[in-house]
Amino acid sequence: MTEFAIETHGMSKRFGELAAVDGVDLAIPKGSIYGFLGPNGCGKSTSIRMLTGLLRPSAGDIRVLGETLPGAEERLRSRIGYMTQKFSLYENLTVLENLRFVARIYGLRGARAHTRIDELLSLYALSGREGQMAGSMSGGQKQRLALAAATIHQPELLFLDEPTSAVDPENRREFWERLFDLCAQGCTILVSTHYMDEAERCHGLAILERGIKRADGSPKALMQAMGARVVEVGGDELRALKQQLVAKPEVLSAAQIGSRLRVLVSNNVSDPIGWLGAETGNRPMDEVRPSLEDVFVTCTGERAGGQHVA
Ligand SMILES: Nc1ncnc2c1ncn2[C@@H]1O[C@H](COP(=O)(O)OP(=O)(O)OP(=O)(O)O)[C@@H](O)[C@H]1O
Repeated sequence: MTEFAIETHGMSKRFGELAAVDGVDLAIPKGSIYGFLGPNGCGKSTSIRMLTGLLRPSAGDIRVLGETLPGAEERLRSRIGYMTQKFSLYENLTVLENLRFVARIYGLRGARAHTRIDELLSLYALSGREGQMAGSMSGGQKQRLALAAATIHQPELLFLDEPTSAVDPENRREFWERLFDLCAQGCTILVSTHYMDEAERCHGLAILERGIKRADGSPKALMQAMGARVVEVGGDELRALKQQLVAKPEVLSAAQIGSRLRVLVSNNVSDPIGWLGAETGNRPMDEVRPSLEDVFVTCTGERAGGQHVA
C-alpha cells in the first residue's frame, strides 16, 4: 500500500474575499519529488505555508507525515525542512555562522553539529568559503547554502518554494541532482515552480490556477491524457494565421515557436491534420508529441477542463 507523506482533502485558505487556495486534494507518496506548477499568485506559497503548519487553513483536512494539522506543528518541526522563496539566511553572517545558528535552532550541538556542518560544507561545495559573508555569495552559492541549512536536521519531508528563481540553468541542473540525491536517501520533496522543465523532472505534480488544482499526475501521464493534439504549422504570415485559428472553438491555443505555429487542436476533432489543412490551405504541418507546457495550456485559462491522471 502506498504511504503518503502528505494528504489533504478540501484544503482551502481565504484572505477576505479571495480564495487563495480552494478545495485542494493531495496524496503525495513518501519518497517522491512532487511539484506545484503554476503562475505567480496561484496559491503555491499559501499551500506550502499550510502544509508546514505556519498558516491555519480556512477549511479542509491536512495530514503531514501521519500527523494532523493544525495541532502537530511542534512535533513536525524537527521532521520537516523548509526553504523559502527569498534567501532567508543572514546576509551579514558568514557561511559557518549561518549554519551554526541553524544547527542550534534544531538542537544540534558540539561534535554532532561540527560533523554535520563539515559534511554539508563538503556536500554542497562550500568548503573553503566558511568565512565568507553570505550576502557576498553568488545566486547559486546562496541557494546551496540555503539547501544545506534546510536539511541540516535531516528532515523526512522538505518543502522548497521556487528554489531556483535566482539561479542560472547550469546551477539549476546541479541543484536538481542534489534533490534526487536527497530523494534517494528517502526524503520526500515538495517543490513549487513556474518553470515547465523543472516540473517535468518531478515524479508527480499538481497544476494550480487561481487556488484551484486543475490537474495532477505524473508528467508523462498528464501529457498522454491531454485533451488535445499538437500540430506544428509552417508557411508565411504566421501572426495572421494565429489570429484566424485562435478564433475557432476547436483550437485551444496557438503559439509561435521560431518559424512554426504550435497549434493545440481539441480532441473533438478526429483528424487534426485534415481539419487544419482545410482551414489553412496547403501549408506544411506535422503532428508532434505534447509537452508539459501544452498540458499546462490546455488545463488552465478560459477553455480549461480539470483532469486527474493516475
Ligand atoms: N497574507 C495574505 N493576505 C492577503 N492575501 C494574500 C496573503 N498571502 C497571499 N495572498 C494572496 O493569495 C494569492 C496566492 O498567493 P501565493 O503567494 O500563495 O501565490 P504563489 O502561487 O505562491 O505566487 P508567488 O510565486 O507570487 O508567491 C495571491 O493573490 C496573494 O496576493
